[in-house]
Amino acid sequence: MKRALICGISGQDGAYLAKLLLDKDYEVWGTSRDAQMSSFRNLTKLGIRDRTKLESAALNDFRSVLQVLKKSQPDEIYNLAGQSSVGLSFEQPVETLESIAVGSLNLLEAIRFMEQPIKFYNASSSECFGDVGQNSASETTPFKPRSPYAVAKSAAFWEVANYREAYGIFACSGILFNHESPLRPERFVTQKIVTAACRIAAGQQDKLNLGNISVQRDWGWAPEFIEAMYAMLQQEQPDDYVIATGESSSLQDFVAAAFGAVGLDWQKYVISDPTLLRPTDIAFGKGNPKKALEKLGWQAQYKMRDVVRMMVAAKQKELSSDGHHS
Ligand SMILES: Nc1nc2c(ncn2[C@@H]2O[C@H](COP(=O)(O)OP(=O)(O)O[C@H]3O[C@H](CO)[C@@H](O)[C@H](O)[C@@H]3O)[C@@H](O)[C@H]2O)c(=O)[nH]1
Repeated sequence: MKRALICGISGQDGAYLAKLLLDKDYEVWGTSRDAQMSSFRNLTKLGIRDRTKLESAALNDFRSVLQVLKKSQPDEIYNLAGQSSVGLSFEQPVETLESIAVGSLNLLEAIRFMEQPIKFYNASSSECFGDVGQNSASETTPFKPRSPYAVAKSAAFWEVANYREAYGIFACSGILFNHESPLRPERFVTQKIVTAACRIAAGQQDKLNLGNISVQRDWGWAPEFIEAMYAMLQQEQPDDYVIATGESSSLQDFVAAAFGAVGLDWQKYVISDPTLLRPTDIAFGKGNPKKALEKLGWQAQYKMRDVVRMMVAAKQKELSSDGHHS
């Protein structure tokens, strides 16, 4: 039986990845900063909490990292831990840099101390590209990070590449574009919009405040993006891959689709709120997933409108079952 360690198992991607690996008969270990305090709601929602082995680990603390590796003895490590909000990274730049860049470095160093070879997946981000005009970004597009989060993710990307070349570690970075699901917290704009649209339709909310809705993003479906992470570690050679749908839509189109799905005209409810603007933002995001298709056989099946439809359906179900309970 293969053993996998998922750092950051309590987040959206960690939970879906745990499910995928359990379905493939892996023994799944997961870390969270404080496993005693974390509710692991996402694992509970997917019905897999009892099937995972959960440990505390602070990735910025080398001792903690080495300890969890020694205990879990993994064949594969997936590093999905760290501060994940671009917006919050402007408020907490040091915590963001430490949890992402120092966290990945400690994992890579700890892998060198282990006797058995360990394959390593690192969650990189399309944020590293910064603004690319109207072009789609591929693995050869230079990084021009525009937020503390993107700076940290860029550092971690180069750590992975360096440890792969310098020490022959099987280490890969997945440069993922936005990927959404019902497990997304409302801190991220898609869930904020979907929740607001459903609540307004149910008479539980009046308005929705948003920042810049002219931004364009390449939005995909998280459960299928996770499959690409797994596929990267099953290749003969370690490498880095862009994972995206290859299509870009404006946030305004996302808003219109979400409100349209519940029979509302978004223009009556959305308020433009300058306090929600970021000091620097990315105007346009689109990935070129050609290499992933050619090498991994991976291709996104779901596009922005599918994502909206599935997130709205999940939220409506949740709100109506909340109503039945009260
Ligand atoms: N969160 C948020 N974003 C808003 C809002 N109004 C407008 N936006 C805009 O909506 C866009 C998307 O914001 P987020 O959903 O917070 O995601 P992100 O910054 O694109 O980052 C996500 O995707 C990256 C790429 O996969 C990930 O690396 C990152 O962790 C995160 O998941 C940004 O341009 C943001 O300025 C708002 O009220 N809230």
